[in-house]
Amino acid sequence: MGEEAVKPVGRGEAIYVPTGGMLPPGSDSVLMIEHCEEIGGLLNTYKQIAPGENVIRKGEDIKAGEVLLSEGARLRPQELGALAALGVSEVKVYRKLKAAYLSSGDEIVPFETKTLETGQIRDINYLTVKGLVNEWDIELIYGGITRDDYQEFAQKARDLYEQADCLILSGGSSVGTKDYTTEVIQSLGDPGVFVHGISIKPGKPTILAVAEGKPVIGLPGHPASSMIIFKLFGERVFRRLKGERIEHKPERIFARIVKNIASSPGRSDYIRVRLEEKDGEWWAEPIIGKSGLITTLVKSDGIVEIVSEKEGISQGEYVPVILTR
Ligand SMILES: Nc1nc2c(c(=O)[nH]1)N[C@H]1C(S)=C(S)[C@@H](COP(=O)(O)OP(=O)(O)OC[C@H]3O[C@@H](n4cnc5c(N)ncnc54)[C@H](O)[C@@H]3O)O[C@H]1N2
Ligand code: MOO
Repeated sequence: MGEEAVKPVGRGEAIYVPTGGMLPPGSDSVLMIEHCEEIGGLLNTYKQIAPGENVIRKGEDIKAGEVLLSEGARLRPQELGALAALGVSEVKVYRKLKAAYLSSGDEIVPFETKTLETGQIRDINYLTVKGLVNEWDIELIYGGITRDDYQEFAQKARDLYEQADCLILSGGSSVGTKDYTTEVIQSLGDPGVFVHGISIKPGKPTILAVAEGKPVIGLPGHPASSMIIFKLFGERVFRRLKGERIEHKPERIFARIVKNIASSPGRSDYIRVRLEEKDGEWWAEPIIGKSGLITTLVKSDGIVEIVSEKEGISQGEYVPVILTR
């Protein structure tokens, strides 16, 4: 083991090799030891083997000159393993990204607040955003909470925007008199907001923008919408910023829907579901609840997309489930 095998093997002969050992000259395949027996000094087997069986050839894993990874590839554990195999111990990578996050709303208070005054809401969206960016290996700068005051909002947003590669704002995305998010984003730079409102449920008032080359995402305030939108759009934005060039395939499985779900054509619906295995198949049970209810996501394992062309899904239909667990 660990050195070249030199003793040759002749016709009708065999020689012991350990797993991973080099083949001796003259041999072309390996018979497993458990299929060999010795009878009167001869090797006996009932197993047929073909040339090349149980052998890894030189260049079989990667050939000289073959391109294995191109620019923009993500270094998953398997890519790191392949680099190790090739003796590449240093590669040029993009630096770790920094995102900045700001919550808005007069009623929002730090999540650590023990006792709430009437009308106050703990900052849920910060924790869900933080949890997701942690999963994506991105640093998060927390900008706290801004009151619904244009000057304060714009100032805090600018300070954060300058420190990060991407700015995430929560709340103030709809059309109330105190919803300043679009105006604040426009103040950050050109080209500014290019999407305000998507035909999607939940998450209709989502804002997508770019200010002087930096993406800005305006999440709807309702916590379940905010998390679903950030999972759907944020992940793609960050993968792009990380330099990934390969289209991301979200983790999903196919499951059968437990009951009929109606949906309006012209709008994509994202239905929170709980998964259950029955007779070897996955079944998806819808978790019904308003987009302000964070526990609907706690109870679910994934999200089913009903594309805008469909008028709903029927009981028993196979649907793709984007996993959130
Ligand atoms: N006139 C209209 N009103 C609303 C519309 C609309 O199209 N026209 N869309 C509704 C939809 S859908 C959503 S979603 C919300 C989005 O609201 P905003 O993004 O403007 O957010 P807020 O009004 O600030 O808050 C909504 C709701 O969520 C709570 N919230 C906000 N931030 C947080 C946070 N960080 N943690 C926990 N909870 C949060 C907030 O207290 C409100 O209850 O607009 C609808 N209205
Ligand atoms: O679309 Mo809103 O996000 O339903 O609550």
